[in-house]
Amino acid sequence: MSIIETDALTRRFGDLTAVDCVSLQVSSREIFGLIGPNGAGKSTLIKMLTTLLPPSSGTARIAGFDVVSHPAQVRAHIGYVPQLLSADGALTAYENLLLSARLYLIPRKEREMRINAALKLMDMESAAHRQVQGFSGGMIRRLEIAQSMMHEPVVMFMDEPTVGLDPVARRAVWDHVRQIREELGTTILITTHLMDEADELCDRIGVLHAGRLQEVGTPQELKARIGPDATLDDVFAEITGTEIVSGGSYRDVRQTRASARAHS
Ligand SMILES: Nc1ncnc2c1ncn2[C@@H]1O[C@H](COP(=O)(O)OP(=O)(O)OP(=O)(O)O)[C@@H](O)[C@H]1O
Repeated sequence: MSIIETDALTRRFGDLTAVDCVSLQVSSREIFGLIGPNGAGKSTLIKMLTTLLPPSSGTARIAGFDVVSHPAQVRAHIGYVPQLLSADGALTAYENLLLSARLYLIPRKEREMRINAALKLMDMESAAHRQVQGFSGGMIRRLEIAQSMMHEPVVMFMDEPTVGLDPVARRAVWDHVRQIREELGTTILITTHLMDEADELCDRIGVLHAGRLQEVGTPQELKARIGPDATLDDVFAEITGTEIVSGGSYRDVRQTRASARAHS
């Protein structure tokens, strides 16, 4: 069953079509990665799926609920981990989770049980009563993921969940994302600029470029379409005309090639 389903979903800003006729199905329990260069339309797509921005045309349904006609039901079924830091550094992990439990209207008598379950799932029990400002980046990220799943959503949207983390902390986040899916059966949609993250963590990947969903497939399928030894970096370069340079940022292949020609 599709938990996320869009049909010709489109969003325009004046003359610019930021998301252009995107039709996508994401199944229950899938970890789906959305990749694409800066400005490809990833955030705009997520904003429409989380009811923060109305579509210009087309439809989107989350867990069967239309984002335009049933926004409250959609919100009750989703968790959102934003890119910007959202945990309060002056509070402890437990206090942050208590705030989220109140925000998600979890009944008072259930709160302690849910907080302890979230702390356990994210391996943070020993840090529960420490102030967040002393946490590492990876611990803060795990706490934020815990905060966004207090109400056991059927879908979680994570905007670049490991940005700024070192390789060890990133792997810890990946392990916990997988664990959420295993234990709660959650469907997870992440955006990422990291090809190894998309390759290792995601069951399927969608490549967005200039607002259009250019390709969708498993990492293996996407690589096989390019060639026998292709990497996901090659897939990205082929589809978007941008290549990834060390550090994870992009260089425009066309621009690089044009300047190489100019200097030859
Ligand atoms: N509120 C807005 N008003 C006008 N244009 C917008 C608005 N929001 C986004 N855009 C434009 O829509 C396009 C898609 O932007 P979006 O932020 O969705 O891309 P993105 O793939 O998330 O990029 P990034 O990887 O940098 O986060 C860009 O050209 C952007 O400038």
